Amino acid sequence: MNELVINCQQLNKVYQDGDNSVSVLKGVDLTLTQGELLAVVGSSGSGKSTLLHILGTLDTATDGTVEIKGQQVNRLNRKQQAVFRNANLGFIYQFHHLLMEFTAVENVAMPLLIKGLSAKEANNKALAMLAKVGLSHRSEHKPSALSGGERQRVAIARALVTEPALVLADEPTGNLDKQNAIKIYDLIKELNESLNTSFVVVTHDLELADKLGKIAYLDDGKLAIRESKNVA
Ligand SMILES: Nc1ncnc2c1ncn2[C@@H]1O[C@H](COP(=O)(O)OP(=O)(O)OP(=O)(O)O)[C@@H](O)[C@H]1O
Repeated sequence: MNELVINCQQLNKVYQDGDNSVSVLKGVDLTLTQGELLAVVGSSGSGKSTLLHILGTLDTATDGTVEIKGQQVNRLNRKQQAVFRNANLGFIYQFHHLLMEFTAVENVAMPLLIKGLSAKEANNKALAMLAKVGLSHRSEHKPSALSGGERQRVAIARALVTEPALVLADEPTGNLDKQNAIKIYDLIKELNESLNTSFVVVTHDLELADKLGKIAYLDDGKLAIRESKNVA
């Protein structure tokens, strides 16, 4: 049986805003096995980013269980969570957050250097990852010389170069036109198949969500999950 990469039970999140409390997640259950793809959709303010931040140990649940790769991450302190994140998780955002003064290959090599790999090893792995996202010919370019879609490919390569079990993506194509967005979703699917990386992808776009394996609808703090019809 496939290993569970996410196991959340009865997740609640209440934000305290002065005297007001806002209940965003109300008893969310979510499981994802290694190698599964999940799209999270829901209206603006429904709590998609909140859920992603909790899964990514960037925010804590008010109560409930959050188990990532068998580890109850809400029981870790901040420092342990940072170590856990570096070892197991990758992040992709709407904005690429690349370092503009570094080349594509240097940007992708950065997380490996932080992990303690030698410059040569990091460079070789970064080049191999850039090849996987179809950007070998752009490895020496700085982000300013890349198109929006290419920058997002570099950001994806950077998120995946450390071989995380789970990648969390928050509107990864929010800054791209539809044609480029479709290409990025196709790339996510390809990388999922070749690397067995699990992905949770937050999107507003139902058509793009339908390209992934499972869709989770977030509404009134509850999650409803169904398999996508369009999975090849
Ligand atoms: N730090 C905070 N303090 C108080 N309320 C917050 C905080 N962060 C988020 N919220 C509220 O929680 C709700 C969910 O926010 P969240 O950003 O998770 O929604 P979302 O579905 O990702 O929205 P969008 O699609 O617009 O990005 C919103 O009503 C938001 O105002």
